[in-house]
Amino acid sequence: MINQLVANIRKTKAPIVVGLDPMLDYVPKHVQDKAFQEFGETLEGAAEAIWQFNKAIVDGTYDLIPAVKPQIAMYEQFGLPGLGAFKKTVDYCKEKGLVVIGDVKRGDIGSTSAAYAIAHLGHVQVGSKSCLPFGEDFATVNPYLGSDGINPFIKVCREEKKGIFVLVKTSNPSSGEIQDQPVDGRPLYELVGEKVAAWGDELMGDEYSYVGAVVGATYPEMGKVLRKIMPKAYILVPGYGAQGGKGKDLAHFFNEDGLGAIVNSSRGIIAAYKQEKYGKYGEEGFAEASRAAVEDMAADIIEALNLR
Ligand SMILES: O=C(O)c1cc(=O)[nH]c(=O)n1[C@@H]1O[C@H](COP(=O)(O)O)[C@@H](O)[C@H]1O
Repeated sequence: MINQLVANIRKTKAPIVVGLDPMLDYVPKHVQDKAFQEFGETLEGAAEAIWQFNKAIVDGTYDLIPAVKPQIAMYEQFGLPGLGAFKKTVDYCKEKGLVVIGDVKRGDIGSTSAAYAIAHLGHVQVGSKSCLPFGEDFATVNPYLGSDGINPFIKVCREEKKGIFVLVKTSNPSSGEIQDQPVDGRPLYELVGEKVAAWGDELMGDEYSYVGAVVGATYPEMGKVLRKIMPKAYILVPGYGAQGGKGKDLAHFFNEDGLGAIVNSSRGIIAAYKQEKYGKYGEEGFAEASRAAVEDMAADIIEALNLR
C-alpha cells in the first residue's frame, strides 16, 4: 500500500489527504433534512446524513487526490449506525481508487493490539472463513506502549501489505507536555522518531517504508529534524488549514525527491463552503467548494516545494 500511496501521489501531483471528519454541523441542512425524513432524528438519520455528505465530497474530489483519512471518532459518536457509515465510506473510497488511512489511533498491550490490527488492516478468521472487518489501507497508531503495541501491527502489515502512521509529534498545542520532555538530553519525540525508523527498516516498500510517522504541520522546525531522523518514513502531516499550518511551513517535511510527506486537511476541505472565500458556492454547492479548496491546497503546497 505504501507503493500505491506513492503512485497515487505521483499521478495526482498532489501530496494531500482529505480528512473525512464529518461533524453533523458541517453537513448542509438539505442533506440533513433528507436523511431525517427517511430515518428520523435518530442515530440512523445522522449516519445517513454523514454518509451522503462524504459521498458527495468524495465524488467531487477523488480525481484530484491520492488518499482520504476518515477519523473514526466522528463516526463512533453515532454508535453502530455511525460505524456503518465509516465502513461504507472506506469501501466507497477504495472503489474510487483512493488510499484509505483509518485515523483510529490504536495501540495497547500485544494481544489487544493484535486484535486492533486485524480489525483495521487485516482479516479475521471466523470458523473456516477469513472475513474482512473494516479494511483500511493504513491505520494511525499510538506508540506509548512501545514495541508490544506496534509489533502486532507490523505483523499484519507484512501479511497484508498494509501500513501504519505512528504518532511522533502531534499538532495540538499541549503535545509538548509529554512529547517534548527531555530523555538523555533529547526530546522524547526524537527518540520515537528513531524507533519509527528502526521499525520501518524491517518493512520496506520500493522507496518508502510501510511504517510512517505523524508529525504536525504546526511544528515545522521539529518536522525538519524528524525528516532527517526518519528518511524512509512517509510523514502524515495534519494541522494544515483549520489548525493554522500553511504551505510555506511544510517544505522541510518533504525529501529532496519531492516525496515523503502527505498533508491532511479535514475541516478546511469538507467545510470549505462555510468559509467566506468559497461562499459563492453556497450550501448546495458544498462539494464544489471542497473541490476548489483541494485545488487551492495542492497549489499552495506545490508552490512551497518549488520555492525551496
Ligand atoms: O493522526 C492524525 O491524523 C492527527 C494527528 C495530529 O497530530 N493532529 C491531528 O489533528 N490529527 C487529526 O487530523 C485531523 C485534523 O483535522 P483539521 O484540523 O480539521 O484539518 C483530525 O482528524 C485529527 O484527529
